[in-house]
Amino acid sequence: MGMAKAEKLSLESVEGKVYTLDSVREALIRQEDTIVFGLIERAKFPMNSHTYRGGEEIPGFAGSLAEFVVKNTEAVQAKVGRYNNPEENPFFPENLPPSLVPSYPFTQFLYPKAALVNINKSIWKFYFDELLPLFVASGDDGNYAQTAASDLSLLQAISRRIHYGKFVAEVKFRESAQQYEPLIRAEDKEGLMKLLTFESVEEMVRKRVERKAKVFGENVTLNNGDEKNVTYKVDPSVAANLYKNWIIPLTKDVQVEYLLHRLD
Ligand SMILES: O=C(O)C(=O)C[C@]1(C(=O)O)C=C[C@@H](O)C=C1
Repeated sequence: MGMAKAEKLSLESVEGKVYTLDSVREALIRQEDTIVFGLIERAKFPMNSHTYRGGEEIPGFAGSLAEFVVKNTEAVQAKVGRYNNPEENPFFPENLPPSLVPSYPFTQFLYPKAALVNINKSIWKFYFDELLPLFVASGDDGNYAQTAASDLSLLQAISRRIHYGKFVAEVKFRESAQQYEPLIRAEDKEGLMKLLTFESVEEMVRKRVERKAKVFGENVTLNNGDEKNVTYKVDPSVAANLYKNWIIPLTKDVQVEYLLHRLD
C-alpha cells in the first residue's frame, strides 16, 4: 500500500468509545469470558516446564522459551498497531518497534500522566510462579511452542483486564472529583482504596466467574443428565480464586496508582 507512517486511516465510520461506569463494567464482564477460555486452553497442555527454563535454551537468547515467544510476538503485534490502543499494555515495553500501520483514532479518555501505569512485571510473576501450578497437570508432552502461545494469550487477557483499572479509575474520578482530589493530594492510598471499593460488586464478579468456569468448562457428554457425573476442564474454584487473590486486588492497585498521578 505504501502508506506513510503518519498517515491516518480513511474510515467509513469511527466508533467513538464512551466510557461510563456501566460500560467499563460491561467490558470487564466480557473479558471474564476470554480469561476463562484462556484457562481452559492452557489446561489442555501439561506444565511443560521446558517452556519456562532460562539459560540459552534458545541460542543467543538468555531468557526462557516463553519469554522469547512473548517478546517476539509483542514486537510483531506492535508493528501492526496493537499498542496504539490505550487498553493494551506490553510485557516488554523496552525496545518495542514502532507501529508501521496508519493509526486508528482511539478515544483518548485517560489522563496522559497517569496512563503510563504498567504492572505487567507483577502479573508475569504471579502467573508463572503461583497460578500455573494451581490448574495445570504436571508432565511434559513436548508442545512447548503451543504452550507458550496459550500462555501469551491468557497473559494478555489478564493484563488487559487488570489495566482496565485505569479506565475504571478515570470514570470514578470524573464522577466524584471532589471526593477523590483531597485523597490524591494527601497521597492517601488507603483512603483511595476504600473509596473505589464496592464489596458487593466484587462478590458478584467472583460468583459469576465461577459459574462461567462451570458452564464454559463442562466436559460435555451425551448422557450428562446426571449432575454428579459432571466434570470440568478447569476447577471452577481456581477461576474464582484467580479473581479473588490476584485479578481484583491488582485491578484495584492499578486504580490507586492511576489516581495518585491524576493531578500531576
Ligand atoms: O467495578 C468496579 O467498580 C471496579 O472497580 C472493578 C472491581 C473489579 O476488579 O472487579 C474492583 C474494585 C471494586 O471493589 C469492584 C470491582
